[in-house]
Amino acid sequence: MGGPLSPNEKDSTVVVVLGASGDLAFKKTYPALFGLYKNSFLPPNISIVGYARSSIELADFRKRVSSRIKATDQEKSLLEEFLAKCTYVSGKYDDAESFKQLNTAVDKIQSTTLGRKHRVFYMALPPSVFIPASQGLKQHVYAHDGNNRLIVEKPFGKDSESSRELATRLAENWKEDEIYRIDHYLGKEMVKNLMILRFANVFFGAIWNRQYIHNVQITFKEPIGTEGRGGYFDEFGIIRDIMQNHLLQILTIVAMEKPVTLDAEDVRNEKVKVLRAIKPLTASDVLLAQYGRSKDGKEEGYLDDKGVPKDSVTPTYAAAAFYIKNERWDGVPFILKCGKALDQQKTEIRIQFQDVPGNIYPSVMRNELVVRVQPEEAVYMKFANKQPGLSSTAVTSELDLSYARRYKDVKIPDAYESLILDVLNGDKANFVRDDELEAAWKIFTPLLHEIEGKGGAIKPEIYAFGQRAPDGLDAFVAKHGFRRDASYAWSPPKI
Ligand SMILES: NC(=O)C1=CN([C@@H]2O[C@H](COP(=O)(O)OP(=O)(O)OC[C@H]3O[C@@H](n4cnc5c(N)ncnc54)[C@H](OP(=O)(O)O)[C@@H]3O)[C@@H](O)[C@H]2O)C=CC1
Ligand SMILES: O=C1O[C@H](COP(=O)(O)O)[C@@H](O)[C@H](O)[C@H]1O
Repeated sequence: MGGPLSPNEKDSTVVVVLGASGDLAFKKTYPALFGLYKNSFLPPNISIVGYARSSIELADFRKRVSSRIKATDQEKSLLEEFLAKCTYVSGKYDDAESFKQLNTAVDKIQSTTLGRKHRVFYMALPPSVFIPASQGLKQHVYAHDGNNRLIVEKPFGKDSESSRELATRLAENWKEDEIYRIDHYLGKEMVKNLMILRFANVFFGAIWNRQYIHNVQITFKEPIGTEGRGGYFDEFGIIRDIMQNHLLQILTIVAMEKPVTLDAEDVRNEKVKVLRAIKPLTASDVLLAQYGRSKDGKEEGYLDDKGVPKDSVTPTYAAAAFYIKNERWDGVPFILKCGKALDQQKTEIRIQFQDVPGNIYPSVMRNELVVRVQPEEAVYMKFANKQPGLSSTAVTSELDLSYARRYKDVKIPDAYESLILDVLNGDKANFVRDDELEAAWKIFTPLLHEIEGKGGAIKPEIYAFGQRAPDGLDAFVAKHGFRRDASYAWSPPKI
């Protein structure tokens, strides 16, 4: 059921965090819940129950939770209040008795509730246990006098077949409107800003098509390697880890038609249409690479990670060109690029416009609109301007909406805060629907099978840890028509 969970002061809500001993729970889930708590965004009568196999004393568990939360001196008492609402139950993910014990603990918390008893289950778990855990929850912990919401973390399968299998098994127990598939990039401020930029500005609306836009680049860069997550990563690779979900989701919002309303189903209907219009990728559409040691030898290469087989050909970098076969975008390349162990952290969307017809100022480059997702959130537009002074040369300059300067006192919420709030409010617009997933996997599955094909697979190019990009990238983007202006670089304001 949609809508806020606790419209009634007498209702209670329990959030159960499964995998509460894990990396995501400590790094993101609990800090996000505290962020909502301290700003009074959690519903009244809220409790949070951590659940995992590890046996952890409650005091130790609370210590671990608080160690990852940044609280100012003024927030210390709120943090204590929050921790008092956090409890922990130890149990297995495939065992009825364990889930019955979890249910007993949750029932006890909600035993004095006068209104309805809602439950939110956050599966911060490895995918291998998604299915048994979702079954156990439905059979033994489901609320019968209140709403239930199940939050599922990526990866949602490894290809079309495994994703369909996961969807079918989840659907045996959970209704689609109870399932919230998280892609945390949909909770990022600048990704949430995209629809407003596009649909609430008349000038962007008018030029948002193949007549004016030459190409779109969506880039994700990380300066860190797999850092002990090599075992997980090697099974998935960068295409499944970042491109098939985070970057493709951004692409759909950049490319979709205006939804009839902001209702979740209207928004997601438009996103699915874009995905269905993209032709499946082939090996000639992609550049694959894997990081080796840094040039100074200080940083280890991917194959040095303990969890990674010494002969792994799993890509840690990928660039791919997508073409959307519809009236608005026919012929416009959408180039998605993502990689680990690069020179910096950066996620951005770069829309490069067409050349000026009959241009009389050959020195200027194409206009670009850049949405800097992170860090240093900004929207800036590269455009031609007269060089101030006696010269009449046209030079590239920018109109710059840097958030650090324009919105000085605003704290940008973490993506998980924003998405957990959406779950509590029953707003599914920023969550992945089952048919979106199906259409997304259709685009990638043939390529992924080819990459991982028997007898050799596709060998990635090697780049040094800390490099700007693999050597082949500039030629790859140039082949798809992107023109780089090496003479110009935007830099965030120094505040
Ligand atoms: N970490 C991150 O930054 C991100 C993670 N995710 C996704 O979130 C989910 C959780 O991630 P993360 O917290 O890193 O995962 P972890 O590997 O830390 O696992 C979470 C918990 O699950 C239990 N667990 C681990 N391995 C197994 C296993 N083989 N069988 C049963 N239980 C196991 C452990 O708890 P115990 O043994 O105590 O039961 C562990 O503490 C995953 O689906 C991941 O893809 C998504 C985005 C980012
Ligand atoms: O989903 C994932 O995202 C993180 C990057 O997230 P960000 O919010 O820090 O940009 C990435 O490191 C991880 O490999 C991936 O699984």
